[in-house]
This record gives sequence, C-alpha cells and structure tokens, in this order.
Amino acid sequence: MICKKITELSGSESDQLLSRGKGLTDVGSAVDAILENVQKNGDQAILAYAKQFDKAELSTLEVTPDEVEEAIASLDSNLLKHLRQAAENIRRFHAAQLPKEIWYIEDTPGIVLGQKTIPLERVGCYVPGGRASYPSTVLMTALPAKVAGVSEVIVCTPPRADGTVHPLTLAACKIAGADKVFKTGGAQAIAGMAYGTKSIPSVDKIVGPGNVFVTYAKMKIRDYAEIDFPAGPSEVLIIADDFANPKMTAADILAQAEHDPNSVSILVTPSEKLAKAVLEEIEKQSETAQRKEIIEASLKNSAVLIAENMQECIDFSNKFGPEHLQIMTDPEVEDTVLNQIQNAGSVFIGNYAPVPAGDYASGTNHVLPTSGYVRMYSGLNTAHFLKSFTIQRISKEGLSEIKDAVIDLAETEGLFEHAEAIRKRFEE
Ligand SMILES: NC(=O)c1ccc[n+]([C@@H]2O[C@H](COP(=O)([O-])OP(=O)(O)OC[C@H]3O[C@@H](n4cnc5c(N)ncnc54)[C@H](O)[C@@H]3O)[C@@H](O)[C@H]2O)c1
Ligand SMILES: N[C@H](CO)Cc1c[nH]c[nH+]1
Ligand SMILES: [Zn+2]
Repeated sequence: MICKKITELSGSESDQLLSRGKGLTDVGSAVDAILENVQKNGDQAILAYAKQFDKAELSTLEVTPDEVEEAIASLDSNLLKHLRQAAENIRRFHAAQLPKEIWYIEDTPGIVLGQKTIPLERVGCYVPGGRASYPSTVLMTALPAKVAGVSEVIVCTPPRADGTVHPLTLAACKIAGADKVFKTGGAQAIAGMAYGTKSIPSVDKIVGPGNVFVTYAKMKIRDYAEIDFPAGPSEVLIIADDFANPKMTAADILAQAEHDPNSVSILVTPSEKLAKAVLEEIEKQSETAQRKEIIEASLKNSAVLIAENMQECIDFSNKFGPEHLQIMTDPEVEDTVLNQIQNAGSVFIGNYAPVPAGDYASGTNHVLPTSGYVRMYSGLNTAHFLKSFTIQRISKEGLSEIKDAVIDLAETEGLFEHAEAIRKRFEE
C-alpha cells in the first residue's frame, strides 16, 4: 500500500493509481477468443466454458421454474425478508428517477413539440458470481429494468461447481421479475447475450458489473448490443479529516478491497494523525479478515495519501474519479466538499454512510463506472433502460412562422429540395 504525501508521489506511483483498470488489456486476447468461439459455436461453447471456468457440468443453460421455487423454499425467512426490504427501497428510489412519459411545449403558436420516452424491449443483466455471489446485483439491474417497463429481462450468472445458482440470486430474480435466468458467466455470458444462441436470446442492451473478463467483453460487443458502461473491480476513495473514525475508515477500505485483487481503495486526508491511525487499523483488521488473500492483493493497488489541505484532497479525488466517494469530514465542510465534486459514481456523506449501505439496501444503485469512467458515464439508473423520440405537430400557421428561415438555411446548405418541400405548402 502506498503511503505518502500527494506531492511526493513518483510519476509511476501516480500513474499506477490513476490508470487502474489497465488489467483489462491484459485479458484482451483471452476474451477475444471466447467471444469468437461463442459467436461460432453458441451453446456448445458456453457449456464447455462452464466446465472449464466454473467447474460445472451442465446439459442445459436455462434455470427452470422448479429450480427457482426450490431455491426460494430452501431460504431462511429472515434472509428473504431482508432481500424484500432491500428490493422495496431500490424499487422506490428508481421509480423516483423515472422521467415524464410524454411532454409537449408550444412556444411558437402552431408548432407543438414533444418528447415520448419508452422502455427498451429486451435487456440482459450480468450478475457476477466468481469470487462471491451477488444476489444484490440482481436487484440493482433487473429491478430498475422492470421499473422502467422493459418487457423482457434476462439474467446471466455463473453456475456454482454443482451446477446450481446461489438460491438467494434466484430469489432475487423472482422478486425483481426477471423473465429468464441462464447459468453462464464471464465473457461467454456477454457473448451469449450480444450474439444470441439457441438458448439465450440476443438483447438490445447489456448491463451489470463484473471482473476484468466481463468488463473487457462488454466493451468489445458494442456492434451487437449497447452496454451501460465499464463497471469493473470495485473502488472507493475516502476524503476524511480528524472528524473521521479510524476504525470505520479502515473497515470501509477493506470492504471494497475484499471484492477483487484488482480493487482499489484510497484514503486522502490532510491529517497525518488520521492517516497513521487508519494504516494501523487496516493492518489489524486485515489480519483477521476472511478474504485476506484478495484484500492483500487489492491493498497493493491502494494508497493512504496525505494532502496539504482539503482542497488538495478534492482535486486528487476529481482527478482519480472514484466509483464510490465517501466524505467523512467535519459536517461543517461536507457541503463545501460536495459542491466541488466533479467525478464520482456515487457519493456517501458522513460517518454513518458507508458504501455497503448503498451496496445492498439504502436504495441507490451499486452498479457504477470504475477505472475513471465516471468522467463520462453516470451510474446505473432507470434512464439506462429507456429511449425517447421527439414529436412535432405543426399547423400551416405554425409552419409559416419558420418558413423563411428554413428556405434560407436550406438553400445556403445547397439542399434545394428541402426548401421546395416548404414552398410547395404555400403555393396556391
Ligand atoms: N463496478 C460495479 O458496479 C461493481 C458492482 C459489483 C461487483 N463489481 C465487481 O464485479 C467483479 C465480480 O468478479 P468475480 O470474479 O467475483 O465474478 P464474475 O462473475 O465477474 O467473473 C467470474 C467469471 O469470470 C470468468 N473467468 C475467471 N477467470 C477466467 C480466466 N482465466 N479466463 C477467462 N475467464 C475467466 C469465468 O467465466 C467466471 O465465471 C468484482 O471485480 C467486483 O469488484 C463491480
Ligand atoms: N461494492 C460493489 C460495487 O462496486 C457492489 C456490491 C455488491 N455486493 C456487495 N457490494
Ligand atoms: Zn461492495
């Protein structure tokens, strides 16, 4: 773990932190081969990859309704209650994001302009399942798709070695209203949803997070299906001052570090005292962590950085563009910090707003851009499942208001029939 003043970072240390995600290109040729094989050999290739990567011997890919019912029956009722509580919060937050279905304005008399928003028809949700199970990601992808009105939502998730899917993942599929679930993960699942196979229908858009294999594959299939954005290994950047509790801060760093060896966690603080205390806590807490191996690998990509002042913390955070940004400062300065945030996937404010709250149950979406892609993408929301078209209704009186402008501009562009299409309407 790097621990130093921001001003003392070497060029290569700074590059390593800012250009994380370069692991994506390392998997390029492996993923290209998988995409090509699935495009050529469909289900057969996918079944073979399930054996190779997930150690699962499958004869079919689709989860049956009986498997879903059996899975739900096997679950503890409290666990199901908690899943439903999370689902309800996520449903309400995403319903609040929905835009007006249709609207009109009439600024010029006789020219009525509007916009209608409609859902996509078929969407594929990738739900990770390699180093952990992600029933929560079903709620974060399939549920907003259904809230937006998508008619067919399919889910792909890696099978476990015994050929089953985690029962809570299947319960989440049922609660979210997913229409079909397929036992496939990694680049092969993305290929299946993009190209379509005998079992898996091709979709209009693929959403959902995954490891570097999944993320690279999503970026390669965009001629076939749109994607949400690159949502790779988890990241957190914490801006904190002496107001932050070192134990909580360290716990929040380990929480994202345990996702993936490629995860990145950063504390930026003007307080040397806090930096030292958090480092000590990280060492102590990681000692007993159950996913110690992943955490240790991920901490190698991570850093505790000391800034001259709060402004330097904010500037570094904006340059880094974290998936999750926690602001754990004196409440008096929280808004000053927030108002200057330019690049962040989701912002968590205060000592009692740790990322895991949003990962599971507060209601916001946990599928967020990583590797600095927050510069140009927003986290998953209902708009990702919608498209819109504009509408115009124009009377003769309305057209006459813009007639001269259209004719003049069209002729200047050298598009004379455009001008004629207007003139003809005013000939006797
Ligand atoms: N950014 C976000 O919004 C967000 C949200 C949740 C999770 N995540 C991230 O999702 C990721 C989940 O990763 P995961 O690995 O647990 O599950 P995963 O489902 O993404 O990946 C597992 C699959 O990877 C493929 N794979 C593994 N090794 C391979 C190899 N050598 N060659 C080809 N394919 C291979 C296999 O097909 C396997 O089924 C983590 O990085 C986590 O941080 C991100
Ligand atoms: N922190 C992850 C997004 O980077 C989401 C998640 C799911 N489950 C637990 N955490
Ligand atoms: Zn998480």
